[in-house]
Amino acid sequence: MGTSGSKGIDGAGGADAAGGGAAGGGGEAGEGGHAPEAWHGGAQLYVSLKMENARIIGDLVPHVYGSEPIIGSWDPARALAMERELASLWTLSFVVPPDHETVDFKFLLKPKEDTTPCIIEEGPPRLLTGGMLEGDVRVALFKLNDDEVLEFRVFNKADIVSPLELAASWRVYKENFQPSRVRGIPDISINVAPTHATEEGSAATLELDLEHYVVPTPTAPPNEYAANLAATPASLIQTGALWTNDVLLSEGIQSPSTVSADFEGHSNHKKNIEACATDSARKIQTSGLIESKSVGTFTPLQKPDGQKGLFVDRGVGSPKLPKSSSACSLASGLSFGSAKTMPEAAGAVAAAAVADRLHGSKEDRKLAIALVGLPARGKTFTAVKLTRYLRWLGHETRHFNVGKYRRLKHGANQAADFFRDDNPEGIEARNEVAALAMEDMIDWMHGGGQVGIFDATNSTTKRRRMLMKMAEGNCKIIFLETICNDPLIIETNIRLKIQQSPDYADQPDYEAGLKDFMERLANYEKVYEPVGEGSYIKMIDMVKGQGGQLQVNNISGYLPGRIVFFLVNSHLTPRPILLTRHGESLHNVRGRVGGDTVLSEKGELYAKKLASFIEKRLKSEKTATIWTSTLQRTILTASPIVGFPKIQWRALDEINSGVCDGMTYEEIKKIMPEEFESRKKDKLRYRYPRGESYLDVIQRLEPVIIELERQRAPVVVISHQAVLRALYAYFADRPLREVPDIEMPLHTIIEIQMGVTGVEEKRYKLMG
Ligand SMILES: Nc1ncnc2c1ncn2[C@@H]1O[C@H](COP(=O)(O)OP(=O)(O)O)[C@@H](O)[C@H]1O
Ligand SMILES: O=P(O)(O)OC[C@H]1O[C@@](CO)(OP(=O)(O)O)[C@@H](O)[C@@H]1O
Repeated sequence: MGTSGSKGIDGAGGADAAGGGAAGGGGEAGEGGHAPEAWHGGAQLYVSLKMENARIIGDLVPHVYGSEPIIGSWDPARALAMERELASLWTLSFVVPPDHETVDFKFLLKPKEDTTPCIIEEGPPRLLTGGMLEGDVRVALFKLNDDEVLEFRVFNKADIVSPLELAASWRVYKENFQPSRVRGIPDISINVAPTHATEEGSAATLELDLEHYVVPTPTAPPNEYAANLAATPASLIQTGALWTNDVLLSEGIQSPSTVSADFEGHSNHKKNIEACATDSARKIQTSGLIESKSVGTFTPLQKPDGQKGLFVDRGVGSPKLPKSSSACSLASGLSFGSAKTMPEAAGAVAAAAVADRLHGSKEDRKLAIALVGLPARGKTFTAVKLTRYLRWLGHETRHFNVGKYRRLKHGANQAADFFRDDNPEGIEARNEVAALAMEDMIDWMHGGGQVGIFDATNSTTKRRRMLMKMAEGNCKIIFLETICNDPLIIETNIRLKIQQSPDYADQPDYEAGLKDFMERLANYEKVYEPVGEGSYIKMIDMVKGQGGQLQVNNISGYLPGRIVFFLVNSHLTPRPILLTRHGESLHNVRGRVGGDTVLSEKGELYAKKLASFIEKRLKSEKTATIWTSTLQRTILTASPIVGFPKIQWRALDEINSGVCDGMTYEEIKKIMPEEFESRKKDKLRYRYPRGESYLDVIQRLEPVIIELERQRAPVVVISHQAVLRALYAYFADRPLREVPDIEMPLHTIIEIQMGVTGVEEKRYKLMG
């Protein structure tokens, strides 16, 4: 919306320029204008009219005609055509000279370049006297034929403005809607000399110490041992087969209510959570409670009934899809619609889910990724990362860590002997917890889960055979083996393990911990059999992001394909990713969404400060790239940055607000209350008419995430509120439902540090 779409006459800008826009004025004549006496002081009447009707009316265009020469002196052939501002909104503004105190007018419909057909609105003319609208007619009715009447909503606004004000508003209009300043900039550019000189001592200079600008992170990514964040061992908690409740606390177990919520709908576990939750001091018996689930005698899982767990959503909001009969039968056959089972997915993810549902075998619809590898080879790290990525894309994914089960059932400080290949009790105990975790995972899949990441060493053929047997008829299983031959990396990994793993939390002596871990490793190495069976992906020496190998065998399907692609591009090279919104734009100042306006003065100051920040922060970096959207507010924000290549990405453009582009939230609420409410109800899935939803944005950002994973040098992403919320949610592992409400302030830089321990975050606020 805005002046660009309005018709300015006699040098007047559009509705905005004259003070607020008709829709914002809510149809009140004279609102915000001067007292009627001003009418006699050479002032002019600025009239702004809007009409709204969502129905398509062929080539009929709303016109205005009336008593003034400027609006055709009651000659329909000379009526003024309204401009289409949005799909359903028409607008016109004009100025009535000072000597005309009364204006009569009517709306009419006719083709723009023709006089017939010409349908004049029903009822008497509308009357504007001394800047006031008489009556309160907010609809215009057009009789198309005997039984068809077309109704438009009407918004009128009349302001008495002095010639000076008109001139000023025209200036504002020109300033705000100047043509793009950046269109000449190629998609990839680099400027070596500053485009805006930053004089020493000016407001744009920054403190030497960037720490000065650090602000707290509202919701930092959890800084916890990664395995602790894996799924709660439901079967152990439900049977009370825990080593001790102290362990339960230290492992970050969810509260009983969360556990029961997680497992709602599961068929074969008796909910017996209270037993373990109420008796916190009791040391719980460790054996004899779950024999029925030990290896070889586990009960086959019940087959799920019904068609649970379809991962499809077509978004809410307009345009509404016509309900064809085939669409209806598809929908009912695929169980769309239940808020509980409705997952958070769109686009490619939804298309793949539908295709799998229609063409794939039942088993193929659920996927288990079973990690394989020696200890300290990055299995848990990879499991966490993959879980985060798949969840962000909208797949119901959960990480099951067998170590967590082992610690809960047998205690955290088992010595290396427990892992010996000639210790039958140890082998039995380890197989048992693996089977329990696998069973919980399959159980969870039956409750709607889609991808289970099964994280254990799974380093023998026998163990893997057990898993394959359990997966039969329940899910497809792919082994993901992490192999590392670099002694330096292994050494670092082992050090991290001893420092972070709960297995060594009670071992204050690092050397003693190291000795024990090396023994454990040797025990595993003795029996380790690399994967050669079934479907598998092998990551061999991939951590550096160059060299290495990724081998795949018997892999097909949408999701396995995405997983392979993601893994090929992942690595551990530490580097920062800096995320920031553009400097304040003119639309930000006025609270208007979307658009492609330039920066405000404040925004320009931020651009200079950002350039100075980047110069300091990335001083020691040999290479770095600056990514912007293709909208001028991000390109202008990047323009003072020198020395780094700048790349424009269409995928980084702000959420497309469709027919609401350029409106304020107030205007949307007033003109399209249903749309406003739909968005409020489900901001994640709501799709602006002719625009996008947050889910759509996430889908188009996938290549950006993959590229951010693949890059080995720092990247500065200058983008927009909605886009950055979606990108940030990936790094901070925030659930999709929270994405639309993530705080993303202007003039603040979010630094994401990628590295060997995962993701860390720091924020700098350069100005208010
Ligand atoms: N593909 C990989 N190969 C080797 N090391 C890796 C790999 N991926 C991640 N790492 C590193 O290994 C460290 C320890 O990994 P972790 O996942 O705890 O090992 P595991 O689960 O295999 O015992 C991580 O902190 C990470 O820095
Ligand atoms: O999803 P909501 O909360 O509306 O936020 C997205 C909006 O943020 C805005 C500002 O209101 O981003 P931007 O600053 O990039 O212009 C709008 O353009 C965009 O529609």
